Amino acid sequence: MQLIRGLHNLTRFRAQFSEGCVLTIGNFDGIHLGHSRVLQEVSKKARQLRLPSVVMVFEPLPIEYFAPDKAPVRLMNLREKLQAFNSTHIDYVLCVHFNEQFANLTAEAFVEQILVDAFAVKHLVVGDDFRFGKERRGNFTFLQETGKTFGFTVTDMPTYCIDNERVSSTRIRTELEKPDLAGVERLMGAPFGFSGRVIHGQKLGRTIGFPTLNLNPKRMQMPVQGVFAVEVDGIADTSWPGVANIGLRPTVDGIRPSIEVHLFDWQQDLYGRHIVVKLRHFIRPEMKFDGIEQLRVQIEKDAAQARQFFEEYYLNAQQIDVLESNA
Ligand SMILES: Cc1cc2nc3c(=O)[nH]c(=O)nc-3n(C[C@H](O)[C@H](O)[C@H](O)COP(=O)(O)O)c2cc1C
Ligand SMILES: Nc1ncnc2c1ncn2[C@@H]1O[C@H](COP(=O)(O)OP(=O)(O)OP(=O)(O)O)[C@@H](O)[C@H]1O
Repeated sequence: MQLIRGLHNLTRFRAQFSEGCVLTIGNFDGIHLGHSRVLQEVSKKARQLRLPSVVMVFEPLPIEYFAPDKAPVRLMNLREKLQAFNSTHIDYVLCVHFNEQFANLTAEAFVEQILVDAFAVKHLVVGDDFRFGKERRGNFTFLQETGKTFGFTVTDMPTYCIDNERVSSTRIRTELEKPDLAGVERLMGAPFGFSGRVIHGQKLGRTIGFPTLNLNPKRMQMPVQGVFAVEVDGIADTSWPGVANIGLRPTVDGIRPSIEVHLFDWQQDLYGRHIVVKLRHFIRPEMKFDGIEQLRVQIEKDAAQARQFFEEYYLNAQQIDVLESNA
């Protein structure tokens, strides 16, 4: 998967995509099973037509540009999205800087200048609720009609539902607020998590017997808060268990969002490493304590609870492995 940023030089794409491409467009925040269906369809069509597959996403998201105060909390920053796209068969992710000029493109101009002139789109895949262009005038019917003029076809993906309800980023946010991690995993097909670089924290944790790694959250708001049993990828051959606090740390700081993980039985320095923190089990909401000692006592309990969770979790996983290998 290759990242292309911006639309500064449209003629550049004309050469790169001279044969055409198969494309989809959307926010793709918190990539879920509805998105996976769309992405699979894009890859399938691209294989059939022997063309590259492209996903167009926006930074900032259109809602963040138009109404930052009303914009919902982000599930994934761009880096996390790219990581998710990396495990699909998509060839290119085109990240468009959503600015005034882009917001003012009419649906007609968007199709003609971007989709046709720059990318020579031969096939588009969009969800049945997809809207685009100035005042959101463009939709599936519009695309189908203009496609006849410009020589591209369009798939209108039927809504993918679980329990008779549309799978959507909005629904994931609601499940995360509870938080219902099993519910989120059912919508996403994978555990919810964060990825990023390990940065230096206040180094207070080690003084209370719980050294923590701090992940750069790269966001102003968190879609989920609390203490969790977590697994960390990117530091050993297998996922490593630990206990994490996600929130504002009202006891010691209380300003910026933070993601902190205490890894069990781990000594090494991890500064600068790129890791993934997967949320496995919710333990409790974040709280403000009257001092570090009270916090330390509570963290001891949290760690014991997380260890207990993982004992059962790994035992179950082992039993499933044995059952599967005997089947
Ligand atoms: C399992 C765990 C639970 C935590 N719970 C809370 C909490 O409820 N409230 C809070 O203010 N901070 C909480 N913290 C954050 C601590 O304040 C923080 O780890 C400590 O200050 C060390 O910070 P440092 O890594 O920047 O040195 C928690 C940390 C861990 C590892
Ligand atoms: N459940 C679904 N079934 C089919 N297509 C979907 C589904 N969810 C999203 N899509 C399509 O995937 C593309 C990207 O979706 P996008 O992220 O913009 O919407 P969303 O997940 O519904 O988010 P939100 O909840 O913010 O509206 C769009 O074409 C959209 O129509």
